[in-house]
Amino acid sequence: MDKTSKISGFYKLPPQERLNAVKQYAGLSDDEAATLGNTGALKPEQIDRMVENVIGVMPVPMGVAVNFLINGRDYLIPMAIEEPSVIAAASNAAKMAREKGGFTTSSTGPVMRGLIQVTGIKDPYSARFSVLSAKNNIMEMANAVDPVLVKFGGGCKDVEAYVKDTPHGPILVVHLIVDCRDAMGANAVNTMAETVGPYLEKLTGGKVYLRIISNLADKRLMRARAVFSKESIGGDDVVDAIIKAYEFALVDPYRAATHNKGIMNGISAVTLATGNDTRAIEAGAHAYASITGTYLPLTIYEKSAGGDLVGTIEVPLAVGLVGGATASHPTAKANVKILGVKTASELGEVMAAVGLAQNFAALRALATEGIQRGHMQLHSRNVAIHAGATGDLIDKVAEAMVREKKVRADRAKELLEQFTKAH
Ligand SMILES: CC(C)(COP(=O)([O-])OP(=O)([O-])OC[C@H]1O[C@@H](n2cnc3c(N)ncnc32)[C@H](O)[C@@H]1OP(=O)([O-])[O-])[C@@H](O)C(=O)NCCC(=O)NCCSC(=O)C[C@@](C)(O)CC(=O)[O-]
Ligand SMILES: NC(=O)C1=CN([C@@H]2O[C@H](COP(=O)(O)OP(=O)(O)OC[C@H]3O[C@@H](n4cnc5c(N)ncnc54)[C@H](OP(=O)(O)O)[C@@H]3O)[C@@H](O)[C@H]2O)C=CC1
Repeated sequence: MDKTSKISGFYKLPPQERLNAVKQYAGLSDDEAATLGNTGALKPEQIDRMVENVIGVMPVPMGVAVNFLINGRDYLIPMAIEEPSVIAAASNAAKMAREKGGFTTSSTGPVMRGLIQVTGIKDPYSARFSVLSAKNNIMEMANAVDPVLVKFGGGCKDVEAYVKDTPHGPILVVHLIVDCRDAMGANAVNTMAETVGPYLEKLTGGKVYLRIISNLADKRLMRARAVFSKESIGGDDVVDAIIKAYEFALVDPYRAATHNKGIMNGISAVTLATGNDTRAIEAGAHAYASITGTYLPLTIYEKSAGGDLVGTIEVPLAVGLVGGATASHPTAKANVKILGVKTASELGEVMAAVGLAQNFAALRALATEGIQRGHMQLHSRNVAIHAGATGDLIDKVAEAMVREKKVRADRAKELLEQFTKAH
């Protein structure tokens, strides 16, 4: 019989039976199936409630970046990431930043926008005024559905409205401005947006379609700043080289995308480690990077009066400490405890500092010796494992490749053969 992916009622099976079905379908060996089915710190019934059609887990390495001094306080930074050299680089940058007092941070507050799309309005500009006049009613209706958020000092705080042209005529986009306190806020904001939809139809005579949070969280900005003394980073030339590296990203979106990817190496790793929504964070960061109409770097580098390097970052980070997986994932909870953050804004500010550190380390390497020594040195162990090395041979093959400056799969295989024969 031909195999088919059309499996009605798959979701009704227990995880082990789903895994067995997939094992058969894909011809997985017992070992391969076991890597999926071994759920580690999570109980099968826990993950089965987190997402749908669960068959197992995809474990990602968890490391801790050290040396972070932020607003005069020490932090250990849990990072979940599959890429080598990221955690080393963050620790390296944080060590250099410490000399001048580490990172200082601030933020705008945990405020998100909920969007309501109203279509088919004859007089959209007049409808906009009707909506703005009814602002208090709209806020009251929105807040009535989340008394818990209001109790914590959050809730809908303002209403904005914009007329936009579309290929099918003008639409009115109503924004609910919601203080989400310690929640990321998507569920809270979406519930509010759906609640006020019918009232907006009545007010405007239009038809409401989408009611959804915006991930362009431009009212939830996190800022971090650090001074890197010229002595600690390698002298005047290195300061100048890093500023030139930044200016490259400033004028060329092809470079800016990679510059920002480096920032997100750190930010996404903390996002994942704390059970936050990595897609929301990535979408927000890249949308904010192009908010002027040009895709720009999220960091800025300048030279201080004394000739030191000053780095700053401003990035929207919609992260929470309650809600989503932050509350239900035991590893995420342990990681938040390691961080010791008490509010969602503090978490966001720490993440901005990590993003700046990550970017600084990468630029320093790129603008001086190149990225490959540090990165490939750490990546070499993966290459050795991929070539089949086990036990002591992993480090032996990796070290030989680094010495020869040939961190490649073919060389790893050759070296492995040589070392195995010599045994
Ligand atoms: C890799 C390093 C840190 C080596 O740097 P190094 O100069 O050889 O390090 P060091 O021996 O002088 O050590 C300095 C500190 O770095 C840390 N450190 C040093 N080694 C380790 C290690 N093995 N494991 C954990 N931590 C390590 C550690 O904190 C240490 O302090 P100590 O413990 O000695 O007091 C440096 O070369 C570096 O920062 N490179 C940048 C690497 C990087 O950015 N990787 C990201 C992946 S590449 C990418 O995806 C982004 C990119 C590059 O495309 C972005 C862009 O283009 O902008
Ligand atoms: N576009 C996007 O980004 C989208 C993301 N998502 C997902 O939404 C989830 C996040 O939604 P979110 O609203 O944060 O999650 P939750 O709805 O799970 O949590 C928020 C709720 O927690 C309660 N709460 C308790 N204590 C606090 C506190 N100190 N501060 C704030 N709220 C508190 C509030 O009220 P109460 O107890 O009454 O609930 C609040 O509404 C994530 O899983 C995300 O992936 C979903 C849709 C779209």
